[in-house]
Amino acid sequence: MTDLEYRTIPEAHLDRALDLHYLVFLGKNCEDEVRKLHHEILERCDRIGAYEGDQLVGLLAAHRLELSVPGADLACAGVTFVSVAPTHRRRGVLSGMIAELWRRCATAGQPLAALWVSETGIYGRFGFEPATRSYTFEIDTDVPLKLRIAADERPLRLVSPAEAPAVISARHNAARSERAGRVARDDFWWRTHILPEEDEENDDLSPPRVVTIGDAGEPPAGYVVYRTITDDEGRGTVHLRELEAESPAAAAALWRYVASIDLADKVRAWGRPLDDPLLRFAADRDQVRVTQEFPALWLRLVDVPAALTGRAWSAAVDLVLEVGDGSVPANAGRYRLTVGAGGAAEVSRTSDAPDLSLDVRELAACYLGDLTAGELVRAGLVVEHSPGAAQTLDAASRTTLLPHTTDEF
Ligand SMILES: CC(=O)SCCNC(=O)CCNC(=O)[C@H](O)C(C)(C)COP(=O)(O)OP(=O)(O)OC[C@H]1O[C@@H](n2cnc3c(N)ncnc32)[C@H](O)[C@@H]1OP(=O)(O)O
Repeated sequence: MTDLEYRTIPEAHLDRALDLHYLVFLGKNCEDEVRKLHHEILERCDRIGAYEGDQLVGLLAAHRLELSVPGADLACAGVTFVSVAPTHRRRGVLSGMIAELWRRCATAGQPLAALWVSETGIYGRFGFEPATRSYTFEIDTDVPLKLRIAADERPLRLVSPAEAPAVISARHNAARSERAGRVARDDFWWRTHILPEEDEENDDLSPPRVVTIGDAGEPPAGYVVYRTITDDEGRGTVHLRELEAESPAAAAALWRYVASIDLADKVRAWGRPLDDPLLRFAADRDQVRVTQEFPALWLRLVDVPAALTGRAWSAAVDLVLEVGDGSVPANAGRYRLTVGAGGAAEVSRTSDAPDLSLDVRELAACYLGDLTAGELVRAGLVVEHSPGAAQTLDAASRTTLLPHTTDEF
């Protein structure tokens, strides 16, 4: 293999980049709306290409995201479209593109990077670790959904996908501020990632349907986004994509709505938070079944001090963290993390003895409030030198609601 060069893929090479992507993901060479959509998405991304001479042999794109972290939003590179030509595998092309990504994150002031994996074995070596998890629920709806609380009885309204972002984005933003792990959406993101006419993974699904609850003229108290499908025997399923509500009663009304759609006898709700209130207020847990738990967003602290100071903390801390980082050596070392009564952190390099030693991966797993350091001490992945140090860090990291991500990219 001749020398590789890592450089920005110009717009003139976007079709080559997509051809490489479709080749790598074993799909057909999309020539339709999907290709147009991918083209538009890549236009807006940072694009790293691995070039062998003039030949494009690797692609890594990164959305410029704002990710909610406890108490704040931080700039985050949303890594996607990672593709290496089958003829050039296992020769360090991905490693080279990731090294280039770290340089670009530093220049762009992005302390975080995040992605959704295709295979779980690839990204740990680069410092990524799951930082949010999700459930899939299946609800049998051949009988009415039984609930233990009263539902909000205000009107439901069907909203067209075109007008939906203007109507529901305020509710989405409110939900973002309550949960870490969520991506800020502009109109482009709503259109390309949440409400495209065709579902990218299953073109037999209906277009997206959006229903809100609330009085006319008032901002909605909640919304649901879903698609439907009917199988060969005429049995319908509702595929719920997103449900957000300001109160348990509004959530109950929306769950009751999707569970009562005629000609469907099942709701499949993908990507629900692990602390979804439905699991508490459903009267019959055999009717609402958790069928899957999966890691959702994989996070990477590209700049450890900026990430630690960039989130709010919920208790006082004075700890020395010894952080290992094989992929961004500049991150490695000892940091004193000090949080006062106001919840703001100060972070400084120190040579003092560590209270906790951990890899940057484990820091990512705890950073948004998903796993606890205590759990990772018990798993042998975090070393506690000072008794009680993990508990102190966990008390400060805790968030009221679990982190959660619905934006797959
Ligand atoms: C965020 C996203 O876009 S997820 C989509 C990821 N893309 C895909 O799955 C598409 C199909 N696969 C590919 O294009 C490529 O095989 C990639 C991108 C997964 C890997 O690219 P490569 O250039 O072969 O990786 P590279 O040679 O840099 O390997 C780096 C290390 O990762 C390891 N590795 C690479 N791929 C895998 C894998 N699928 N599973 C486990 N380990 C892997 C390599 O063995 C190597 O390990 P080492 O450092 O211990 O030697």
